[in-house]
Amino acid sequence: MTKEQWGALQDQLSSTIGENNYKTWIKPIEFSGIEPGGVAVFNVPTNFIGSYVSQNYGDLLLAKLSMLDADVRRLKFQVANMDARPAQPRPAPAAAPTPPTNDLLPGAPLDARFTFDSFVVGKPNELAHAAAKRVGEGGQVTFNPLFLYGGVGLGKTHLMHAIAWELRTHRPDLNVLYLSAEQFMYRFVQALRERRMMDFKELFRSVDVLMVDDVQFIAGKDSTQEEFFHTFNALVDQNKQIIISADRAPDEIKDLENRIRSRLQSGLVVDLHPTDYELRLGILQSKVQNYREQYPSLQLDDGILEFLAHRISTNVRVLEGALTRLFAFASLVGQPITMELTQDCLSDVLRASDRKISIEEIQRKVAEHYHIRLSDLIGPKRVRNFARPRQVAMYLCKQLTARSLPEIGRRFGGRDHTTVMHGVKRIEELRSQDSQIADDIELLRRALEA
Ligand SMILES: Nc1ncnc2c1ncn2[C@@H]1O[C@H](COP(=O)(O)OP(=O)(O)OP(=O)(O)O)[C@@H](O)[C@H]1O
Repeated sequence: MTKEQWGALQDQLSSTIGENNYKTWIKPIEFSGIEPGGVAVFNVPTNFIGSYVSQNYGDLLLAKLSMLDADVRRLKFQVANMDARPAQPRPAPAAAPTPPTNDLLPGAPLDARFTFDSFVVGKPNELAHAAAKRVGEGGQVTFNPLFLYGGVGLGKTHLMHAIAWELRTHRPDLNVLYLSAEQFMYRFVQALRERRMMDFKELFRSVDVLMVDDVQFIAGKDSTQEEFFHTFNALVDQNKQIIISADRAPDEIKDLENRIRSRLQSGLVVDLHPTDYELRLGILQSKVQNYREQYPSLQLDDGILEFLAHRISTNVRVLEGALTRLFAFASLVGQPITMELTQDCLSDVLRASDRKISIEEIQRKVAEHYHIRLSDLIGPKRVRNFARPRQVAMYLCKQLTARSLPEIGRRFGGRDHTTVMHGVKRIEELRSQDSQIADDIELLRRALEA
């Protein structure tokens, strides 16, 4: 890739990510050259900018670069005195041709960060991880295909890339092809359009390991499914490993031909479960370790990671994004990461991932916990056995929902808002005096937020 091409790419990036982001993050970096192994090297003025660009725009850059130069597989950001440093020439063979845009590109680039080393294993993903590890060894094909599925951002792509990296290291003799189902379709359509179906078939039938990400994409696309089916069969017949990912199990993908569905089910089907608190905390801790190397002086208060693991339970991508933003912000403003800074900086993320807990849910859980009937919890009786749990429930409604005091009062048998206020105050006092009440509340809060 030439400097001119990088210039043109910068213009494109500016319109994709917006003028401001472009000026802050992309403009200061400089394309240096391409190292052996397809590593595109960029000079960056500071480590911070390098890691921010890598985290936030790495995928985009890699995708754009690999369209210009199919050899590019990874990015490297190095701190350099940018005024003094001459651009590194591309090593021999110097004139590696830039493929014309209509060339059938082989696979999609792999993300250098998605390795087994950086994948945190916990209960929800241990099976998927073990299966991926086994395939990554490149031994005898025992289950074919390996079908990985799970919700958004739970690590399917990460595991697939990790398998590919592992195979590249241990079995460089194998021809490994990774791409998304969408890319499979585009390549198929392109081959049809250019009357190059023979090339297409040859390309896909000559691989040793085929990985297709997000296969649900081909549902309802008849001719792509047909071609995928033939590719699949040809490879399985030759005992070549296939790895597939999807956002749901094969029998839940609508508009998928039955013969494909049963093919997909014929190997090992494993799912990545939604993350639990421990896994989220583990992922945050491992990310922080990387940040610590870059920003040794940045102070992180106790309890922040626990808070984030507790509050952001949507998916790992959101969790990672939150942490990146927090570190970026703290180092830009040169302040320690305190709880206050965290809540300020991530207020939108925290609000969006708040699970909406309803008043009914709280009432039901509290009634269950104190072994009383829901009607007694809400009803008019003022005996202590009902009144205390009622106050606890009101307190939790105030803490865990955005409902106003009058609204809470209405939902507790039409009580006045001053009654609710009194109840909430009473529990606040009791929490510090009565450890039983404090424990009850903690237990209920956990159960409701789980
Ligand atoms: N167990 C884990 N350990 C470390 N990082 C993880 C883990 N699970 C997910 N991630 C990270 O979360 C992000 C999202 O993961 P990934 O892209 O693999 O999700 P996905 O399941 O393919 O999602 P999608 O359905 O959107 O394609 C990535 O940055 C990945 O590195």
